[in-house]
Amino acid sequence: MGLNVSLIQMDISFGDPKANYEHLKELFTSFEHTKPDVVVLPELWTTGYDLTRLDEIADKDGHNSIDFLSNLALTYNTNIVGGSIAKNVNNQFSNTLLVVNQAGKLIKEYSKAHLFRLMNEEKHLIEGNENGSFTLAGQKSAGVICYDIRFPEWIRTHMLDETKILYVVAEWPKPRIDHWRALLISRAIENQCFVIACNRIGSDPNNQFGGHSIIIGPWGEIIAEAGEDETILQAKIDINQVDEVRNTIPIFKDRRPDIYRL
Ligand SMILES: O=C(O)CCC(=O)C(=O)O
Repeated sequence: MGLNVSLIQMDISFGDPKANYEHLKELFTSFEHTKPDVVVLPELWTTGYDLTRLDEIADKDGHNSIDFLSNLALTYNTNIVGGSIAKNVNNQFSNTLLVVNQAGKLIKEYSKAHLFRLMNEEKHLIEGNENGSFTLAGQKSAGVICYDIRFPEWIRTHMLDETKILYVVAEWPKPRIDHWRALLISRAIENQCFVIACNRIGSDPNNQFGGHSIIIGPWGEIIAEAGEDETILQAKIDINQVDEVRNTIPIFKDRRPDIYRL
């Protein structure tokens, strides 16, 4: 089973949702010809990390972004792992991943479980307590956000029910891009799954972001990797490889949760 995935590694205007909607709309026009099965966006792509102005710029109940992504999904007949947005529910703000299917229906929302203190998230956002599991394009999948990948036990939690694809959406800073690559490759090898990870490029007043969006196979091999420019990273992945790897080294059968400490 082949799946065409496209990652939009984009720059993001700081605190300017209108500009970011326009920019993304423009980037999507490249899909008039390529017809991906799944398109993936980065973290907080509507606002960037403008956390001190969330009361003005966070999306009320996510309505604008959900409508926007739903229209894109219908126009381009594609599934969208819609990165994350700053969502405002009764003036409480979350960093929330949106997944919209080909029919334009919102099928999953996941709010970042691990807030990143180095970028003050815990001062402005509430953390999510639900998992990021969903089925998209017929595949058991999970979606997590940026710092979440530093918590292998959280990723493993998603993998225990035969999940085959891990989507990661991020605004990962350039100075730690080596961590980004190493962590993602490790999550792919230890869970024997595809890792499809979309980062942003560019900078905001506090950080420079590192790009290097990446598609990794269940054996840990890099299938495609972007550099530091704005780009759309594309690859066709063969989902059957997950079962092949899991049959070769059956780590899910060999686990010893009876002796592990959580
Ligand atoms: O863990 C890191 O080094 C980066 C995490 C991050 O930038 C985020 O969660 O937004």
